[in-house]
Amino acid sequence: MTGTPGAAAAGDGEGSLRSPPCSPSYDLTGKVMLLGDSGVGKTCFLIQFKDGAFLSGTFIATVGIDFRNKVVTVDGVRVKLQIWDTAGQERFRSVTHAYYRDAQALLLLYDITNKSSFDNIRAWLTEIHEYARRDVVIVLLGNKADVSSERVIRSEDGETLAREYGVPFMETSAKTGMNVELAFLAIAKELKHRAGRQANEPSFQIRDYVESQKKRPSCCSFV
Ligand SMILES: Nc1nc2c(ncn2[C@@H]2O[C@H](COP(=O)(O)OP(=O)(O)OP(=O)(O)O)[C@@H](O)[C@H]2O)c(=O)[nH]1
Repeated sequence: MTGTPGAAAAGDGEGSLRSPPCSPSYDLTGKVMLLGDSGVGKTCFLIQFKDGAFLSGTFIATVGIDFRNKVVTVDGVRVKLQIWDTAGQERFRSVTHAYYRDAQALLLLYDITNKSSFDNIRAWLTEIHEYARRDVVIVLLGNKADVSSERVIRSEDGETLAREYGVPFMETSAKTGMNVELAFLAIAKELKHRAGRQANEPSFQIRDYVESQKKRPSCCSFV
C-alpha cells in the first residue's frame, strides 16, 4: 500500500492509495470486497451504503461480481472506496478468487438468522488466508440484526469468533442502516492511517474504534 494523503501521483493505480493527477476529488483510494454466503445481504449492504436505500422483495442473487465507488471523508481526508460486491454462490467462487489479491479490505458477512452462514465463516477465513494479501483488513459483520424474532446466532457468538481471529466485529442491518456506514468508515480510517500518519496524530486501532462507535441491537441477548 503506497501513497500519502493529498499527494499527487501518476495514474489511478487499481487498489493503490494514490491521487490521480488531474482529478482532485479524493486523496486516497482503496478496494473493499464484500464476502459471505449467498443471501446474507451483501448487495443490500452496499446499496444501503451507496444510496441509503433498502431493496426488499424478491432476492436476486449476484452473478459473478459487481462494483460501486463512494468517497467518504475521514479526518479531513477524502477516501475513495471501490467496493466489490461478490456472488456468494459456490459456483462463482473461482471468479471471486481472482479479485482477492487486489483488495485492501474485506467485509465478511453472515446472517444472524441463518446458522450455516455463520458456521461457514471459518471456511471463508481459510479462503481469505489462501487468496488475499497478508495485511488485508478484515471486518466481521452479523447482518439482518433487525430481524430479532428469527435470530439464531447470538451477538456474543459473533464477538467470540471475531476475537479468536483478531478482527473487529459488529452486528448490522442493511434494512435499517444500523452500523452500515460505520463499517466502511472504519475501513477508510484504517486505510488512511496505513497510508501515512500525520505528525501528532494518535495511532488508530480499528477494533477499538469499532467497539467505541458501534450501535447494538436493542434486543439481542437471548437464544
Ligand atoms: N430484514 C433484512 N433483510 C435483509 C437484510 N439484508 C438483506 N436482506 C434480504 O436478504 C435477501 C438477500 O439479500 P442480498 O443482498 O441479495 O444477498 P447477497 O449476500 O448479496 O446474495 P448473493 O448475491 O447471492 O451473494 C434479500 O431478500 C434482502 O432483502 C437486512 O439487513 N435485514
